Amino acid sequence: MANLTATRPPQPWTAPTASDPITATLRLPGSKSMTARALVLSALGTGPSTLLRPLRARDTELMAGGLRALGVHVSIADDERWLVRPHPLHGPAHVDVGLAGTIMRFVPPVAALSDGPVTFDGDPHARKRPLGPLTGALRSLGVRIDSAPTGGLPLTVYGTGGVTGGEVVIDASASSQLVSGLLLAAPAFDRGVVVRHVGPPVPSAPHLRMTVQMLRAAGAAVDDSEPDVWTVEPGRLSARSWPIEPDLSGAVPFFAAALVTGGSVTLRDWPRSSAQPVDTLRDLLARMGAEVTLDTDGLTVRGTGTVHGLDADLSDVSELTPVLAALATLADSPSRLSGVGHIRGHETDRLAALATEFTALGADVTESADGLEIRPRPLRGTTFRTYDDHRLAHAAAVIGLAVPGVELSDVGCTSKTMPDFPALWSAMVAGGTDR
Ligand SMILES: O=C(O)C1=C[C@@H](OP(=O)(O)O)[C@@H](O)[C@H](O)C1
Ligand SMILES: C=C(OP(=O)(O)O)C(=O)O
Repeated sequence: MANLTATRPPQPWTAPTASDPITATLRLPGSKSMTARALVLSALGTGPSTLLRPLRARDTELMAGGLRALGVHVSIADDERWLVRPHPLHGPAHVDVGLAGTIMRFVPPVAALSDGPVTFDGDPHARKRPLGPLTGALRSLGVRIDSAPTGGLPLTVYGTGGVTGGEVVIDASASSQLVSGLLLAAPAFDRGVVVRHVGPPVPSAPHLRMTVQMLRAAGAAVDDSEPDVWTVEPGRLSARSWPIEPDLSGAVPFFAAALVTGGSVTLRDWPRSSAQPVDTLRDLLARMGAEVTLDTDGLTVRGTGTVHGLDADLSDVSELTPVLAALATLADSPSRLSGVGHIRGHETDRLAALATEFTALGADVTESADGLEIRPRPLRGTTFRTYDDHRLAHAAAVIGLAVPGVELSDVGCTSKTMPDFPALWSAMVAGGTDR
């Protein structure tokens, strides 16, 4: 069961070292991003919907809890099948966002449709994550919101039973989720919404495509044909069953294990056509020395044991930065990862945290405004602080495969998206997974 409190004690963990090439076939949990969207779209649907093989983790349990607080019936008792029964949205209510960007950006627009005040707060660091552009956009659509001076948490959305909607301008350069949140609730706005982004590029384009794709799958009329403009018509969202794909981002540290050890890792149940950026990942891993294949067994990554450095703009797949950067510390040439300045606003300032922790291990790292330059050096095991960031923990685990004595300050933070990470990882390294 995922940890639902912000006050859980740290769980120190020594990353296991691999003495042999890792060969594993894994079944991994569902996509966090798809689970979050399916929950929100189902909550706004015309009847009961189901999520098949959703992700059970802190972020998605808190999402379910937030929607439940608004009156939606959400049953998550069955791991394979969550049930969502829409119900008129009501306040007063309180939503604990934890440290989840998806909750703090997707639920306030839903709360604006409720009939009373809805308060939002989360972990201490959640208050530092960018939210002002979303609260500003909602305010300009006529929603009354009290917030911190930054426009962020803690905040109160005063629902009045409906949102007029219409045109809104937003600078979403800090997070694609600022746009996704507006779009997901927009079919329920009286006039729908036209969101126009103005500012530096919006990161994570594949996540915006996933939002549009899932809205359309629920019957919404969405126009994204003009760059940086999204139009969602008002309309009813159909009830449906949502098959949730395995989480590609959560799979990346496991794939990285194949590269580091010269082994082979297969992710089972990978769909033929995916809402996640699998082609981009294939290309990046291939450039780092992997062979990636998709067949009836699943998605397989094979390594040679030699990892190549990477020069890449990661803005489309920014959440992969920590693990790709970890691979870069073990590579045979320098790497330059760019286009990810906004990940300073993720679970922690990821660029600063990665630079600090990799340097402590002995790597030669330069942090720039929008990325990292990494020149591999012989590494030594030491404490690796994880900053409550699941993907920092993944990065440390990857390095630990090759470097004995990498001691994570807390592996419990992986409960955000994969509560079983330490057990799955240790079993994979020990060779105890389904082969
Ligand atoms: O919409 C989503 O599900 C996500 C969008 C991305 O956010 P950013 O655009 O803030 O990077 C991604 O990094 C995050 O992990 C999940
Ligand atoms: C950035 C991430 O999460 P969030 O959805 O909280 O923004 C992430 O999972 O890497």
